[in-house]
Amino acid sequence: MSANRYSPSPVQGVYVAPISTGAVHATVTIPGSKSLTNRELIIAAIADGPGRLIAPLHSDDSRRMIEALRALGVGIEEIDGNGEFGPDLAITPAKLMGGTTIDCGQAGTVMRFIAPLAGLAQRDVHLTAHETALHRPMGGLISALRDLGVDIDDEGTWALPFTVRGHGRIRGGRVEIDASASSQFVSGLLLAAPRFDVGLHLVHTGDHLPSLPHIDMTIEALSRRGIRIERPATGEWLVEAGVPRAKEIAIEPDLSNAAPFLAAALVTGGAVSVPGWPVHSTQPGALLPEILQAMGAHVGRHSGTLTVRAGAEIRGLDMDLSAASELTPTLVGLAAFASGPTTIRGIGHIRLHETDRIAALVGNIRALGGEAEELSDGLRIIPRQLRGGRWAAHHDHRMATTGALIGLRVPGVEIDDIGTTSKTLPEFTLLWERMLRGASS
Ligand SMILES: O=C(O)C1=C[C@@H](OP(=O)(O)O)[C@@H](O)[C@H](O)C1
Ligand SMILES: C=C(OP(=O)(O)O)C(=O)O
Repeated sequence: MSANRYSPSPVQGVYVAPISTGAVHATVTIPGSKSLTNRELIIAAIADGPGRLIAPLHSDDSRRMIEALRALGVGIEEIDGNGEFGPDLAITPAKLMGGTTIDCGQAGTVMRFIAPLAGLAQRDVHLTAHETALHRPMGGLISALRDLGVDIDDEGTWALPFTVRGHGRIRGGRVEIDASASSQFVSGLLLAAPRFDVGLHLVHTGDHLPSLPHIDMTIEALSRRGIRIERPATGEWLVEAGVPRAKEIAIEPDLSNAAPFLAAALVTGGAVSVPGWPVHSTQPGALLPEILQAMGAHVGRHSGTLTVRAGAEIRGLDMDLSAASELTPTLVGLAAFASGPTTIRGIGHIRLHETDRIAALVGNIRALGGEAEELSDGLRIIPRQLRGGRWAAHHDHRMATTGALIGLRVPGVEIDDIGTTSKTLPEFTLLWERMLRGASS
């Protein structure tokens, strides 16, 4: 096995976004998907034997998941692999013991996927998070877990930090949930449901359900390990009790993290290729080729590599992005250079992502002299000539990468905290500057 060349040294602090000296022509290899890695870790932890993840993501969010599962008693070892960005992982399931505290950091997947699993532990599990993430919604999930008989002590806050008083089992059965705040409430329950005594019959009662591709991702990940899941109606899922099959799973590149790099082709008038682009994927980033084409790009695929080439202009968008709200920051970065206005709707819940992304994006665009406004469930960007200035990351990796994207064309964009990219892409500045070296004037 080749030695892993994995040694990220994420740049911290203020980052003056490098200007592109010309059209970027580059091929960028993207590390593994955060959403897939953290799902497969959870399922491997409750499988019928040892499993392996090939080319998983190594970032803050995946590290938090690994630490959480180890704290519950699961064996997770790094093993030599061929991945460019870090070792493979060997996972050995074990009885979930508990009697521990888990810090979820800023990882929504850890907050929402570990809480149900903690209900299966033998003893108490105290869940907390980074101080900048304690605002993230948990109430709908806490309510559903209580209805399933899980004892949760949140001191009446319906929020982190709280303690799950595990008793080694969860009966399961029918439960209603309002998952309007986050699809991860649904995914977290579905992921643990096979280990509920009688499985789960989950019914969503809220007025909208974001990020449907992520729920499809959860269902696909469980189904391919032999777990039967039915969808009797929209917003309703039936999970049969069972033990997921242990497997060796190769993790796809993170298609949403590819977004700023592909967008760089449009902003600089060049072309960027990403190898290993899956033919089929439940990742919301799989919508990027269609979206970027709608914005004027030319998109092609050849032997698994996706290539995005700039068109004559960047066209404005008017779209409902509820299925792929995590793409919003990158698309706003593109919209700033479009030939016409962009409206993005159906994303009101991202006000409770790592930060209030709608307010943060509007505030940052205005700070650079641009025109942007908040809508009740989204935002609108009217392209204007931008000037350099401070771009606030707000502890949000996708805010930071969007500042870098805008900085390709606008001199003097200073991102105040580039280190927040380590949440899902600690190699961001390394990969970004390597891409720019391919710029040809
Ligand atoms: O299940 C997942 O892996 C995710 C689901 C989505 O959460 P929301 O439905 O809360 O937006 C998405 O935004 C997040 O980046 C990752
Ligand atoms: C919202 C995000 O992450 P999470 O909810 O998994 O913390 C994201 O990656 O954009």
